[in-house]
Amino acid sequence: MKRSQQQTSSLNILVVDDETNIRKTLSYCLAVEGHTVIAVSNLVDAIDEVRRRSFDMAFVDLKLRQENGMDLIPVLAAESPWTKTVIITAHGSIESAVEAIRHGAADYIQKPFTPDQVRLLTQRIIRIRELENEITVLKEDMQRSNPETSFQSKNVGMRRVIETAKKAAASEAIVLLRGESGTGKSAFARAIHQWSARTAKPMAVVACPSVPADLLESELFGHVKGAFTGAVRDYPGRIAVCEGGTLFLDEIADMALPVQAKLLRFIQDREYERLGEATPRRADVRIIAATNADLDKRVAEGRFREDLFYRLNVISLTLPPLRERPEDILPLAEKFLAHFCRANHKSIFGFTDEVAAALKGYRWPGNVRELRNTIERAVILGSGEQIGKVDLPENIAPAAGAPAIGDRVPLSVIEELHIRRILADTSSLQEAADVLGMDQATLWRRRKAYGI
Ligand SMILES: Nc1ncnc2c1ncn2[C@@H]1O[C@H](COP(=O)(O)OP(=O)(O)OP(=O)(O)O)[C@@H](O)[C@H]1O
Repeated sequence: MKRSQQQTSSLNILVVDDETNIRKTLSYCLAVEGHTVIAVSNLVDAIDEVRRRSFDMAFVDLKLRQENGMDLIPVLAAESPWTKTVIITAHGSIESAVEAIRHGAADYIQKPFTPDQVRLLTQRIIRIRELENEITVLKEDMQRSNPETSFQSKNVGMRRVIETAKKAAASEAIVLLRGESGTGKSAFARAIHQWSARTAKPMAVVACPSVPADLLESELFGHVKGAFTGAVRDYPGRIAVCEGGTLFLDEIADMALPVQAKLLRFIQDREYERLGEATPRRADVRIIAATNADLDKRVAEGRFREDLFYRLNVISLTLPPLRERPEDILPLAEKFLAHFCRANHKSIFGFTDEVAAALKGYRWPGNVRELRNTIERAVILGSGEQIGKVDLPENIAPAAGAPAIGDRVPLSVIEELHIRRILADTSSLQEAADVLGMDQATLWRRRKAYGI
């Protein structure tokens, strides 16, 4: 997907100055530019605000009557490391401004200042935040090394999902993405964020099964030092980190009930507390959730809160499995082929007829993920001008010589093959997990490891 043009965003700004005039002028200049401003006159109020809200930027006067504005810098660094601090200094006290920058301040501004100087400074900070966000997205893209998501489909059902996702992106509504594993729920969540007005702000991803149940609460809502064994320093949590942006909760059905209760409260009131702290905090975060489990069944079984389910189920999009949109298999395979040829400096021009038929005829239990990984593997192994049958895994295009029990191969080869076959032969992940004698979380980890 093409990254949308980053738009100038509005910032949440804290102003700390003991002079009423400066507070008023600065607040006015910033508000005119569309920023949200909270202005306070002393450190106690400043620390209180910092603990309750998330700020992108803070203007801090160094001389606050008896107090030293410099003392706020370590508090900001601990509470919200992403906040950019700008020091306000009196004329002729550059040394202290330099000292503040050495302690972590982003910049300084000298009194008296003009609205233009304030505007330039905030624009510079906006640009830094945008670049930081872009770096995060690029880092993730590099780690995943994923081809661009394709939002073209020949399938009517899929086209409807794409159109609804685009409409939903423009709203603030919670979106629930449903569908089998590998159908593209995470890819859609990212796209919805990028199509939305929140695109310039961060998107945080929390895959519920990947975080141990007892740590999920602190991962989302943060904790203070000493809240539990191992909490050696304050942690702001993912909700605070994506202030103004989007929180993507992957595999939400696996969320433990106590965390569900806390999430429900956050959705209803926009309020939460860090673990080990009573101060309520507010955050402006849009939620997208995804699940491949049957949430209605989980609700009926008492494993998922009904009230949370209704809150999440505002706009529900069900991504069809790949086998139900066979017309998309070859176009997607060709896209992946082009991508992985570029990434691996190979020149392979398409698939043999036999391979095209095998790709179309296969059930794809791992959906688009499995197709992507199959093509990546084929490109790496392939040496001809076209992808041939020998380049496909044995379960997709059976060939002589597939590993069998007792062969001198690592156990993981047999395990992968067995899991692939069972997935292809069962109609749900729960059924596959039951047959394999493992729980769903273990199967989830194995599938991620083998790229199924
Ligand atoms: N429409 C698409 N175009 C290109 N690639 C896609 C598309 N849909 C999914 N993919 C790719 O398939 C893989 C799996 O997609 P994704 O992780 O979004 O699936 P998922 O439904 O979230 O899976 P899970 O439930 O296991 O988390 C990713 O590598 C993704 O880039």
